[in-house]
Amino acid sequence: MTQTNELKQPTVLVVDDTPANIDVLVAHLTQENLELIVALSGEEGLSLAQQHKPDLILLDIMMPGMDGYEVCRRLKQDAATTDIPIVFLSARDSELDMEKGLSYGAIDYISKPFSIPVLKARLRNHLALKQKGDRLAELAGTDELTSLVNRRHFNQVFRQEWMRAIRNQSELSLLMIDVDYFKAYNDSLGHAEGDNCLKKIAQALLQGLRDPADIVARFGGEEFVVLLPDTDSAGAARVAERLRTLVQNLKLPHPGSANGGLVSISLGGATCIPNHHLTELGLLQQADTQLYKAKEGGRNRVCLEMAAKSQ
Ligand SMILES: Nc1nc2c(ncn2[C@@H]2O[C@H](COP(=O)(O)OP(=O)(O)OP(=O)(O)O)[C@@H](O)[C@H]2O)c(=O)[nH]1
Repeated sequence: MTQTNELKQPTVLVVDDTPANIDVLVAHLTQENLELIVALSGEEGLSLAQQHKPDLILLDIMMPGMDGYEVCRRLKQDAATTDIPIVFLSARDSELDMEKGLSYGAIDYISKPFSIPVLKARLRNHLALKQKGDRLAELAGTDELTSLVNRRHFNQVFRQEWMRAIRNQSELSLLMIDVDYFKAYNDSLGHAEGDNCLKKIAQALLQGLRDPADIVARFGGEEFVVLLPDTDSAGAARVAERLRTLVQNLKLPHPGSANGGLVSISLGGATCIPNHHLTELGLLQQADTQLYKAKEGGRNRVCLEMAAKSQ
């Protein structure tokens, strides 16, 4: 999930096997502050949609090879493209055709010949709705205090990465992180300072991850979780130590801490090659057990376990 409030130029994919139709649309839509991509067949349209994830697709129906209905059906079946609004643009104008197009999941059906101003107005409305939907989805997966992804979003990514690791038989590492003596921090400096401290720790953790596939989430309260796909236990140990050091180096004064008067974190980690006998919850529990050991061992430290590879 991208965490940005920037409004980017919407991308519209036009799919039509008649170059003259595409020329007309491009000529009129270039003034609309859109990024336009064009495809001359259903197959090409499908592939460009999967690659670019446009904000809207203008889709012809009658095309040789894969027709518009099939392109629509496939895009709606794929979780990665299902939310892209599709507008059919077709010479077929019977009630049955329109009903069929909309029942495939298209947001709108415009029959040719069409009015350019009306087409533009409809596109603007659909794009505005798409933008709102994107923003809502982003907010639903974001932790309000730290702006990290929240537990809900983390669980979705964890599921996907778990399944991917089963397919590829690759190693997956998980780190559970807990702020040390945080109750004492709140008690001595106040809850607002506690919130500030969590924000700073969140930024430090984010900074400490270098691989774009790595993800850090607020797990709840003063607990964070890091998922490291394609990472063995040695790699996880390096990342964990880097994160611990980054937080230590924030040098946030902590009157109630036994660790040199500074805010620190404890980390527990576990690694496995997922299979159908292991569970995500199992890996979380392994990491949590290690976190408990890190706390017991004096805090401000990392404890890791190599989980069972297979049964
Ligand atoms: N300011 C603030 N405090 C929070 C938030 N979420 C959880 N906390 C506090 O975090 C503290 C966690 O305390 P404990 O679970 O007792 O653990 P601890 O004091 O950190 O001690 P150890 O984990 O054993 O080092 C509690 O006082 C919670 O109120 C939050 O969003 N903001």
